[in-house]
Amino acid sequence: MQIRIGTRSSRLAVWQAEHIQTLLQAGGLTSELVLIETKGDQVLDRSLSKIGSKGVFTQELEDQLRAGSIDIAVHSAKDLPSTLPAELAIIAFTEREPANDVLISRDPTLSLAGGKAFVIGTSSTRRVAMLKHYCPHLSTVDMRGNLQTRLRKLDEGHCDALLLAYAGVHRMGYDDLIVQRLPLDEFTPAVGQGSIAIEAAESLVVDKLAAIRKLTNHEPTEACLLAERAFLARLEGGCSIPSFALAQWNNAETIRLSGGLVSLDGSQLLRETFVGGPHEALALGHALAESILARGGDELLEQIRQYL
Ligand SMILES: NCc1[nH]cc(CCC(=O)O)c1CC(=O)O
Repeated sequence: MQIRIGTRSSRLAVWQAEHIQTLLQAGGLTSELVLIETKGDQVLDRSLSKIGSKGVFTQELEDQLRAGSIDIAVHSAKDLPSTLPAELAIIAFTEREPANDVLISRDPTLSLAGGKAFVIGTSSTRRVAMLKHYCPHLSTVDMRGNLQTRLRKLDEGHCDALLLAYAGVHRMGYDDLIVQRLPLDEFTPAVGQGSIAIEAAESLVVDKLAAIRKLTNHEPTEACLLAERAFLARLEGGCSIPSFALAQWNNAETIRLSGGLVSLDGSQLLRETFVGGPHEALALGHALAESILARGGDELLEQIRQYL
């Protein structure tokens, strides 16, 4: 049963796809990688919000799922839109790495709390808005491209530091450049950060789907990601909306979901926290979204959408 795995061609994406290959191999399933370029990989001269907030890193892989030229598509869970086309579904989430954002620099003395002003490279509206909220003394410069490109730009002096997901930095082996791991209760990550999602078409043979899911899905991570994605779906937030959410698995009993919305200028930050059972993941996500919207999140979203 050869599994055809679709993936973007960045080093991080290939690492993630090879990680899935390793999990499948452990269960005796052989597979091959199919490298697919996406719009988000090709268009690098504009910010993500300007090239479309939905599916810029996923659309082309989903096209090949529908065409049947690949069996599964491997994505960073945070890059998947909160709602998928009817004929596609996420069949597994891998065990999540620590979901923190991290500050990367060649200067080990830099710190968000140090009071020293410096320039951070990031293209994430969430990270820019949060920095404006918590660290108004710092400035940012738009930074697109894969991890290696961003590190090159850092070394060329385009910025003093980068703000990235620990998961990507760790998977690429750059832990020695981490100068600060940001606190989750302030710099709460984007929905899905740190987990790898496997997407398939409804046409995938059932026993193939079951075998893949059995070898790759991590149930606590899945419950948390379902809660986070339900929040994002109800908010109807695209990848470029500065929303944030993190569900944490306390034990087999409860999930703690904390999340919200921050204005583009960082002046307003709405956050709520809900706790519920793993089987209430979707309801938790919806409750969080309704609470944020009711507290002024709906007006804030309107302002954000007009600007982006
Ligand atoms: N398109 C950005 C993206 N998508 C997934 C990751 C990191 C890996 C992950 O969150 O699992 C990144 C880079 C970043 O946010 O630093």
